[in-house]
Amino acid sequence: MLSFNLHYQRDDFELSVEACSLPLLTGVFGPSGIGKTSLLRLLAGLEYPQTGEIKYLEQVWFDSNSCLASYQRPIAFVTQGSFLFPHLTVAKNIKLSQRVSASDLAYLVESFGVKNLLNKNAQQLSGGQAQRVALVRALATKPKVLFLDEAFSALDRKAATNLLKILKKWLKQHRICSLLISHNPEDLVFFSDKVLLMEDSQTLTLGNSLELINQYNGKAKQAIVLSVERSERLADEGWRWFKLGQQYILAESPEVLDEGVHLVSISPSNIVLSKQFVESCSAQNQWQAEVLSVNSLEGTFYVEVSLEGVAFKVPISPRAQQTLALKMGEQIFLMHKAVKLHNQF
Ligand SMILES: Nc1ncnc2c1ncn2[C@@H]1O[C@H](COP(=O)(O)OP(=O)(O)OP(=O)(O)O)[C@@H](O)[C@H]1O
Repeated sequence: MLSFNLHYQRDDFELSVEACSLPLLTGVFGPSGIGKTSLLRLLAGLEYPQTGEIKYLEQVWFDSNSCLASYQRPIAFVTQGSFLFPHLTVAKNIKLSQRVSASDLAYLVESFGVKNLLNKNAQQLSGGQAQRVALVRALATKPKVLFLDEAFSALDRKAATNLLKILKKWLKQHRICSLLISHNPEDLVFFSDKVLLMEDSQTLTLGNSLELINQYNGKAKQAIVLSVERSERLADEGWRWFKLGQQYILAESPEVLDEGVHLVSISPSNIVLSKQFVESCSAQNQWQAEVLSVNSLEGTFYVEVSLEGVAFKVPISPRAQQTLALKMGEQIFLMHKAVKLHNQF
């Protein structure tokens, strides 16, 4: 597929990537300003590295002797802004670069919800509609590599989830190698075979999506994504017990569940710690976890716990730590209100 190594410097921004070979679908994740867009632009030929090599299968796009211009690479690039021709209709915008068959185009137009927009001028579209059209236009060019830079940012969650499902199916069917930049962990976990985590512009790690995102979010004290399975345990209407390893998670859930992956996210700052299981308590979720470490920083104690192998830090007050006196290796209960089943993919 797509493989590369590169070194790039622009003013005080520097990006170095050692040999990296991407799977079919890769998520790109990392803090703002770290260089995610820059990396995609370099791979797309919109900017050039000072040194390195970029190859798609056996085709060299860039090395010390040669460089294919962006338009010579079999790529499409979809960004937050749709960059449609404003005075042309949606149909003309799409047809200008159409390389797929008429039946494939009809399928794309229908499944991406663009059919009723075809006769509108692009400038009449909402942000979300324009993003749908931009995606269809990109796929209609029959790219071999697709770059997606926050390409769903103007769509509401439900629409973005639906579109991602349809898109993933298309990309897999047509073997289109794709890189998706997103700040939404659930989208990345669903979409990607692997995630490229950019912690800083010199440290890029390619690995298991769920593990890398949680590893990063666990350190950054952000929401943790958990992949859960259905269980037979009975719950009240509108709720459902899922299984995480050996333990149960109660989540708000629709009556009918799709097949596939079910993801929930929990927020470490919403977790209450207890040394015992609490019988009379409104928090329905009480999970057993192990304390990995306890550290204090700027007046807050961070208790690093491992819940079914997923590590993250729970912040507690100095007074709470005084009461609990938590130590490494101890077993503890994490109490959390029922969670929401965010995405059904
Ligand atoms: N056109 C430009 N000219 C000069 N510097 C730029 C340009 N675009 C981005 N930068 C700088 O390059 C660095 C990397 O930016 P980049 O947009 O690649 O980050 P990012 O990880 O995609 O960020 P975000 O998640 O906020 O979109 C930043 O320091 C940014 O300020």
